[in-house]
Amino acid sequence: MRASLIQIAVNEGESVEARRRRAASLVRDRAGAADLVVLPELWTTGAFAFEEFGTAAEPLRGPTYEAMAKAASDAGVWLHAGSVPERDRDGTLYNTSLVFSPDGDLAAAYRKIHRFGFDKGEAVLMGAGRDLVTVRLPETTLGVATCYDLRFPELFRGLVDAGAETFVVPAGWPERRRSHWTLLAQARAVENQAFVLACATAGTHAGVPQAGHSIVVDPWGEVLAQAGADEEVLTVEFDPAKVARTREQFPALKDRVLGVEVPRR
Ligand SMILES: NC(=O)CCC(=O)C(=O)O
Repeated sequence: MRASLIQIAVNEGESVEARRRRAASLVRDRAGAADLVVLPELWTTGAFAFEEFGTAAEPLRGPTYEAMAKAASDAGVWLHAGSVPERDRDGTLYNTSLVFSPDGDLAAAYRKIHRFGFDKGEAVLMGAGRDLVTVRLPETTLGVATCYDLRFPELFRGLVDAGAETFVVPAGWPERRRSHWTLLAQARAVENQAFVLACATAGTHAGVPQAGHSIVVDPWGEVLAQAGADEEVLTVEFDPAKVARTREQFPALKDRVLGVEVPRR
């Protein structure tokens, strides 16, 4: 199976509309070159452009949905279109990922569960998702998570219990914590014996230089490919059957002890 991670640059000076057109064209370029294409988190605005979330927010089936559905069907690829600021009917904002089938149909929408920012930014501006999301592809089952979610192993274990074999993680991760990014992507792969396809933004927006360094890790924790800091399309071939082989040859997941009592202090 071939996957392309489109590490698009989010820089000020390019409008949301222009970047949307550019992203659609980059997806179309993957026709015949990839089975699965991935875009990063909040690439229309940038994950740290908090003041733009409200103005750029879209209904689920808004302009980004329309452009990405068409790009997926034009290219004939599974498309994880990264996430958009979604405005719900009641006005609540969510950081919502969209996954399309090669026919351009919506296969899944995932509202980010762990919001970043502590007492500001996304954490106060957006609502929290509540549902785990997996997507069955012919070759593998995707488990969907977004950026800061990477720090919460219990979410990934829940996705494994729901059948996930390949985690897809769009992100807008700052350069300042790049070492965490690589380490956490490898940790989630090793502990769950799953592939991790983690696609980040490049560029600088809202004064926050982005890490780039999108990464693909195999179920043994080996880095199959990693991008540099700038805009880049990272394409990798991987064997989804390696998940079952790894889980059989080194069956650590079977040794889980559930319901361990934690003594109260
Ligand atoms: N957009 C995000 O979720 C940023 C997460 C982050 O910077 C971190 O976990 O560190």
